[in-house]
Amino acid sequence: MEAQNKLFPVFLKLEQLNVLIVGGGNVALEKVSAMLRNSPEAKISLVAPFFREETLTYLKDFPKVELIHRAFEVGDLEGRDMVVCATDQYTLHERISELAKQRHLLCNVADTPALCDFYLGSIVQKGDLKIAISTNGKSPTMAKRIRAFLEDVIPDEIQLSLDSLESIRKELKGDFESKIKALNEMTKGLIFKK
Ligand SMILES: C[C@@]1(CC(=O)O)c2cc3[nH]c(cc4nc(cc5[nH]c(cc(n2)[C@H]1CCC(=O)O)[C@@](C)(CC(=O)O)[C@@H]5CCC(=O)O)C(CC(=O)O)=C4CCC(=O)O)c(CCC(=O)O)c3CC(=O)O
Ligand SMILES: NC(=O)C1=CN([C@@H]2O[C@H](COP(=O)(O)OP(=O)(O)OC[C@H]3O[C@@H](n4cnc5c(N)ncnc54)[C@H](O)[C@@H]3O)[C@@H](O)[C@H]2O)C=CC1
Repeated sequence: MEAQNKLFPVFLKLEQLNVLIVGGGNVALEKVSAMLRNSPEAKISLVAPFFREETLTYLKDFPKVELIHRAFEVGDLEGRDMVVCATDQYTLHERISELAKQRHLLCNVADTPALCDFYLGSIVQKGDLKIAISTNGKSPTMAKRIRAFLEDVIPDEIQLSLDSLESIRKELKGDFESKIKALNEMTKGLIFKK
C-alpha cells in the first residue's frame, strides 16, 4: 500500500493555551524557541533542576516564560493544555505521558515518537503565510531542508498579495458562492504552473 501520513495539522493560538516543558537543556531550548518564534506571547513554563546557559540566555528576552528550578512534580501538570517532555530521563517521559493521558492533556515526547500525541513541524513563515511540514517522523532533517527551500522560493512580496486579497475579500458583495467564484477568478494567475 502507498505510504500515508495520517497526522492532522492544526494552527494553535499558544497565547491562549498553557504549556509545560519538562527539561531545560538542548532539546527543551529547541522546543521552546520553536514555540516562541511563532507565538512570542505563548504561555509557557519550564521545569528542570538544571537549565543550560544557552536556554537561560535565550529566555532572557521572554520574561513571561516561567522557569521552575526543580525536578518535575505531578502538580506541574495542573491547569496545562499541553506538555512537552525534553529531559534525558526516558522512564520519566513514560510516566509523564501516562499522567497526561489520564488528564486528557496533549503530550509530546521529543525523543520518543511512539509516546507523542502530536509532533512539532518544520515551519515556513512569510508574514501572514505559514506552512507546516511533517515527514511523518521519518526525517526531521528532510523537513528542515524542505523548509529552507520553501523559504527561499516564496517571495517576501507574498504579503502584498495577502493584504490586497484581504481587502478585496472584505469588500466583495454577494452570496458565499459568488464570492468564492470571484476570488478563484482573481487568484488564478498566482499559481505557478510546472
Ligand atoms: C517525531 C518528532 C517529534 C517532535 O520532536 O515533535 C521528532 C523526533 C526526533 N527528532 C530527532 C532528531 C532531530 N530533530 C531535528 C530537528 C527537528 N525535529 C523536528 C520535529 C520532530 N522531531 C518530530 C517529527 C517531525 C516530522 O514529522 O518530520 C522539527 C521539524 C521541529 C522542531 O523540533 O521544532 C525540527 C526541525 C526544525 C527546522 O529546522 O525546521 C534534527 C535536525 C537538526 O536539529 O538539525 C535532528 C537530528 C537529525 C535527524 O535525526 O534527522 C530524533 C532522533 C534523536 C536521537 O537520535 O536520539 C527524534 C526521535 C526519533 O525519531 O526517534
Ligand atoms: N541534544 C540534541 O539535539 C538531541 C538530544 N536527544 C536526546 O534527548 C535527551 C535530552 O537531550 P538534551 O536536551 O541535549 O539533554 P540536556 O542534558 O541538555 O538536558 C536534559 C535536561 O533534563 C532535565 N531533567 C533531568 N531530570 C529531570 C526531572 N526529573 N525533571 C525535570 N527535568 C529534568 C535536566 O535538568 C536538563 O535540563 C537525551 O536523551 C538525548 O540523547 C535527542 C535528539 C537530539
